[in-house]
Amino acid sequence: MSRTSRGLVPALHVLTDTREGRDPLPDVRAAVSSGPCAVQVRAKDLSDRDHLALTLAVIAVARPAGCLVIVDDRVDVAVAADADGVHLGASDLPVDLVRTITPPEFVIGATARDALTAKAAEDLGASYLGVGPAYATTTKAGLPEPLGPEGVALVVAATSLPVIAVGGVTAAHVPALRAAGVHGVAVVTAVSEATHPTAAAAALAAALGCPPTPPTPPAAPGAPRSESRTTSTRA
Ligand SMILES: Cc1ncc(COP(=O)(O)OP(=O)(O)O)c(N)n1
Ligand SMILES: Cc1nc(C(=O)O)sc1CCOP(=O)(O)O
Ligand SMILES: [Mg+2]
Repeated sequence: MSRTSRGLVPALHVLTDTREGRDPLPDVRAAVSSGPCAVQVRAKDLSDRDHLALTLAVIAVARPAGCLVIVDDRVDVAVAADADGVHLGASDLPVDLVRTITPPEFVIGATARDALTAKAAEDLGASYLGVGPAYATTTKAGLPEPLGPEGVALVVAATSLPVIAVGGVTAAHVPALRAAGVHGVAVVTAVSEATHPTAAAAALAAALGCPPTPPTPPAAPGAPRSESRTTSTRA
């Protein structure tokens, strides 16, 4: 899949769980089996070379499945790997600067925990907002109190950008978050710590109303094997 245009942001974002001793690629395969989602390469302790290698490996799995690959924090790694986008937090490079050094349709996500930050990120050219923590999470330390669906709704009201709720989200939370106006959700442990990651990703996609993966038609005798799907990103 080629790069998506701004506005075509998938509803399900699955973030890599790169804690010590974990191989994130099985979770990436589980995520992309749920349909055309976004996979975010989130890795805090890798060398630049390993970060690039992981991103390339994720792209090799996700792109043939029609999924976007977004790199957390590191626009240099994202551009070097020809990923689809980057997710920027408060201490990362500013959204408007990153917009000037990335291709026109590059997806730029920005973290926003309140209405003011959301409006500012939109004005600077963000493609979507990651808003959280929606619920309590053990994946990331040092976060403020959970916003809950009510707090997320306040941020939604301040922006016309797609809002992706993050932090402690499971499929069971999706109805309340959707009622709060979110476009989608981002998860780590709802997939990485699930007994059956593929089923967990499918449950998230179903709760979000994402189209299921179309069945692969049987290959004609002698035809080359193709893993690509024709579905586009979720609007
Ligand atoms: C979809 C999404 N939303 C928010 C975040 C948090 O990003 P950031 O503020 O950069 O914090 P770290 O993930 O880097 O710890 C995200 N990654 N994705
Ligand atoms: C990476 C991240 N960012 C958050 C934020 O609120 O900015 S919460 C979070 C962790 C998400 O992991 P889980 O789905 O396991 O709770
Ligand atoms: Mg970040």
